[in-house]
Amino acid sequence: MTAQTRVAVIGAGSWGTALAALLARHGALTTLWGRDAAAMQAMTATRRNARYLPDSPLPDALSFSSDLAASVRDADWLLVVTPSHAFGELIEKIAGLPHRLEGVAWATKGFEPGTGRFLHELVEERLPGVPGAVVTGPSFAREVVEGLPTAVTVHSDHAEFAQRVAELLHGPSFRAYTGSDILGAELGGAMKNVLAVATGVADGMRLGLNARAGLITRGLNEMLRLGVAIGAKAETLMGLAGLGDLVLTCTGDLSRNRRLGLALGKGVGLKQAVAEIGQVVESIQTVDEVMRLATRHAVELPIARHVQRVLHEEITPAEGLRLLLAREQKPEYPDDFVA
Ligand SMILES: NC(=O)C1=CN([C@@H]2O[C@H](COP(=O)(O)OP(=O)(O)OC[C@H]3O[C@@H](n4cnc5c(N)ncnc54)[C@H](OP(=O)(O)O)[C@@H]3O)[C@@H](O)[C@H]2O)C=CC1
Ligand SMILES: O=C(CO)COP(=O)(O)O
Repeated sequence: MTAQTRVAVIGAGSWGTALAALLARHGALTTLWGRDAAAMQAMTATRRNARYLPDSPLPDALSFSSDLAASVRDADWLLVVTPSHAFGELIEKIAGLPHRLEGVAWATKGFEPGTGRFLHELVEERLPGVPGAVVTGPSFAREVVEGLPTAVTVHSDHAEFAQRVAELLHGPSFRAYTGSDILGAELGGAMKNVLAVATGVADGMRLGLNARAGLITRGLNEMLRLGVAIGAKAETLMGLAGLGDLVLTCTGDLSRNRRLGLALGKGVGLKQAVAEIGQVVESIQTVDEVMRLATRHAVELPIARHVQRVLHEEITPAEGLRLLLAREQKPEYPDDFVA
């Protein structure tokens, strides 16, 4: 009999908890690590995450810990699921701990705030020689923890590690595909959050279904143009990591980024909207890094740019919309676009 795989899920918010429950149900010896010792003790006692997923009982096989060193020391591989702003700091801490890691996967969506570096670059730099993989795709935590059917994709430069991660995630109601385009997979997951704000704003302003479909499609166009410019594969962005997650987040009211847009479109202030959501809203940080990347590669992203101006409170959502609609007529794709 082969030994059970030991996985530590780092980050005990909604997505980390849902993925840890899934891995435990699939037979991995799983520990969910969170920074709040009292919350982790309460989870051990009640087998619920009262703050982030209060309605979902967690499997008996799942362990909880606030001891990062022990969680890392005992794991075969890690799945990091913190918000992007905490990702670099955690990888740094993990790199300083004794470990025997076969790899580090992450399900965080975004970039390093302030530098715009991709998360795989941080892992490569701080954990050299340790294979990395990103887990991404259209997947609301609440639906996953309820066992509703979901499909994601795992991208890595190390095919064996991607396969290992995907096999453990894969199960009766959770399909995990694999791929080798880590750049495209990370870009798609980060950009869809920004584009979901735009669609949310339009829906909050009751602009109709045509506007929603137009924004999703032109948003995909922005993803593809930036993706191709940075060397990502177009098919990654046409798959679960791009189009799939874009459609989910732009249309599903469980999305916090869409809900931010909805609130702004209804005239609620940014601060109040974020406070009412009460969970991470990645677009707020990600939008500046997307625009930084776009500027570096001389790619124009009108929707993302207007979301940035709205999130910086330079213009109102109504002005953003007026400016987008006032743009000149042009071809759907630039003449020199090659996907
Ligand atoms: N929720 C979802 O459906 C999905 C989320 N994702 C991505 O997963 C990532 C995490 O999101 P999600 O779980 O939803 O976020 P939540 O807002 O639900 O939870 C955030 C978690 O991160 C913890 N945290 C914050 N800062 C730190 C830190 N410095 N060190 C350690 N832990 C920290 C919080 O701890 P505390 O409670 O103590 O503040 C909390 O447990 C994001 O990048 C998101 O885009 C991807 C797919 C689906
Ligand atoms: O990434 C997600 C679904 O795939 C979750 O989206 P939000 O962060 O907008 O809630």
